[in-house]
Amino acid sequence: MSQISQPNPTGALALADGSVFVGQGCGASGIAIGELCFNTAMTGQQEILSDPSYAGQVVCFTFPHVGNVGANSEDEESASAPARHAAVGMISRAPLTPPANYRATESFGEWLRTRGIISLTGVDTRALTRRIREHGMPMCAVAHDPAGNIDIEDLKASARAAATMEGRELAAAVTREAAGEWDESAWNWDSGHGRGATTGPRVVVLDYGVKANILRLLVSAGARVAVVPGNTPAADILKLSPDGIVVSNGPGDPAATGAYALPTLRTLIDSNIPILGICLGHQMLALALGGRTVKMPQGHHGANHPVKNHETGQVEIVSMNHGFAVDGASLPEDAVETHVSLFDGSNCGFRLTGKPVEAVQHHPEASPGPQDSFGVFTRFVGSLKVSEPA
Ligand SMILES: NC(=O)CC[C@H](N)C(=O)O
Repeated sequence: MSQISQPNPTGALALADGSVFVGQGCGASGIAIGELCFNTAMTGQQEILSDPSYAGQVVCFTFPHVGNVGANSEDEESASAPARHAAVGMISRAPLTPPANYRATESFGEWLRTRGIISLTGVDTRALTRRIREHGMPMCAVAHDPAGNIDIEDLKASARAAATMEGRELAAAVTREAAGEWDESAWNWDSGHGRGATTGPRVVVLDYGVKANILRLLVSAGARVAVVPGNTPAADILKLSPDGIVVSNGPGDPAATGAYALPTLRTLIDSNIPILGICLGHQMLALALGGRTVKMPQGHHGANHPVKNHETGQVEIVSMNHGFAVDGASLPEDAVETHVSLFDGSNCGFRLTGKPVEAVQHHPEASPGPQDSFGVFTRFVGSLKVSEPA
């Protein structure tokens, strides 16, 4: 494995197969263990690493320069307060660039440190990415010690012993503790985030690690948004008189999360209230309908993935972050495949013909990424009928 020579290695990455990459540690110090994936986005590193769907994962950025945007509180994607755990580690090619953006309130390195993200720069990220493409996403251990005391054999053993992502339920660690209202709307250039209207359809979001921009775009589309913990019983959700329900993104294996969520989702599907699933939510709705999810070899993580929207005939360039996929062939007969990945043909969306259920695998809220799929929110909220207040 090629490596960039380091004058003073203060960080290292070991993969489960025993490969080791050394470099300069930054961000938090300590050891993080997780599944290693690569992300091809060129911007939005703060949004990516604060997305709770990345819980239990270490992200290798293929874009070599990281840090010039710095960090700020408006770009956080964890929607819980205090922020819930997201990515545990970060790998990049070049040393972190100092912030050079008017929105930065702190350096990216300082943000990584306060968020507890163990980070490593100076790594040959091309070699690492090629390795993931050829052999899949390995379990890994990444260490940062400012004094350079890193036990490589110990790191290798930790990576080898790490439990793989299959069968892991991680949403419980990132969902919010209590239900609450959300009224922050999408960011705009002139005034930053706004506040939502107090009328409009009531949308209840099941939080399995929801990204803030999903909530913001629902508000911007005119919804009154309530967010509930992922394990809220269906009866309590229905008591909120939702006009629409959103099943959020989230980390881990959808089959493991579904073990407690599927009965709730089935009751909600039977209620005939319109439902929108996003990413983990898409996968869990497929499971609730009798479908199957599979582990992908390298997953999709980036901000420039082409997806064909069969409903409009158009190609949307979207943000992606998933390591599991819905087996399109396993969807029930009354499901129409609405979206497909143009990279590998995997299922990226479906809707039912007999019930108001629709779901997408990609991240229509972007953050980071293009806005091609924002219409998912305006269409969904626009289709909801406002019920009388309970
Ligand atoms: N972004 C997400 O919701 C990810 C879903 C799931 N954890 C996966 O990796 O496939």
